[in-house]
Amino acid sequence: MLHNEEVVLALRDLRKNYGAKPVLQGIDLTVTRGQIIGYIGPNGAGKSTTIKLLLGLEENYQGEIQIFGQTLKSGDYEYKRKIGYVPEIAELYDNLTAIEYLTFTGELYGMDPEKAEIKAKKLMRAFGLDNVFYSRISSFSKGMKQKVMIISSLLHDPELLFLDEPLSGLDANSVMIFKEILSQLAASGKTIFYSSHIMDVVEKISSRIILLNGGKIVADGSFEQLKEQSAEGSLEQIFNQLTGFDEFRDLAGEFVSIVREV
Ligand SMILES: Nc1ncnc2c1ncn2[C@@H]1O[C@H](COP(=O)(O)OP(=O)(O)OP(=O)(O)O)[C@@H](O)[C@H]1O
Repeated sequence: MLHNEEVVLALRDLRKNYGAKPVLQGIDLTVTRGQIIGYIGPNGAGKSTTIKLLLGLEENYQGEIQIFGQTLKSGDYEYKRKIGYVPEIAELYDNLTAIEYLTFTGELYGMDPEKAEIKAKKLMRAFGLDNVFYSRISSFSKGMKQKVMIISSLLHDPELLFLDEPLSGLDANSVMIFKEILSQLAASGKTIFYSSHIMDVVEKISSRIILLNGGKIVADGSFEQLKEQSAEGSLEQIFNQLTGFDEFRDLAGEFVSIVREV
């Protein structure tokens, strides 16, 4: 399909330091329309930092970021109307009702409030939240809050979606629905940047997997391509091999023996 060739995101030698500490050490990446990128790596690898730079939430970087063909400049907000984001840690306005919150975020993305409310209700209904339109978010379970976050990221029909550990708290049925939503969105030409530690889900949904380690890309390809390059079978095993991690039993044993000390 033609739309697969359209470049949505391009990073050129992206570097970011926090103080003296290099966190991103030269990321080169071109993402085309309709791809689901599984962006994975150990804790502290730089995944959230990358996403924050792309969203303009962090500045002072070296290199170049292009989104929708435009080089990102500070103070540039227009491109954000075409972006949806589910952050790793949800900071919802707990005192608002779900509908108040969703209408408010819809308005921030430039939607008419009435249209935002009607659409939010439809999406809540479709996600099993029909009875809590007017309940305060503070009364919601973790999974219900996560569903509200997912709806708020999609309400304005974004072209590019950033998901940072989006499944947290979702039950097994909701995970199945959400995985299907992602593949249908990608099939309709949306681009998805998916960061998670749940390897079996990443393995199944991603059209391309990018493994970051110590601020550098150490693997880039479809799951089948990564499997060909590796002696290992599952993405979890490939991850452990490429990040040089083979001592989980020893570490667990040490941990348990310390726990059992009196
Ligand atoms: N605001 C900050 N100030 C200083 N250091 C930071 C800041 N944000 C992130 N870091 C450091 O940058 C490194 C990368 O962090 P980042 O959150 O991008 O990792 P991650 O790959 O998303 O990890 P995780 O899987 O744990 O979410 C870490 O060493 C972290 O301590």
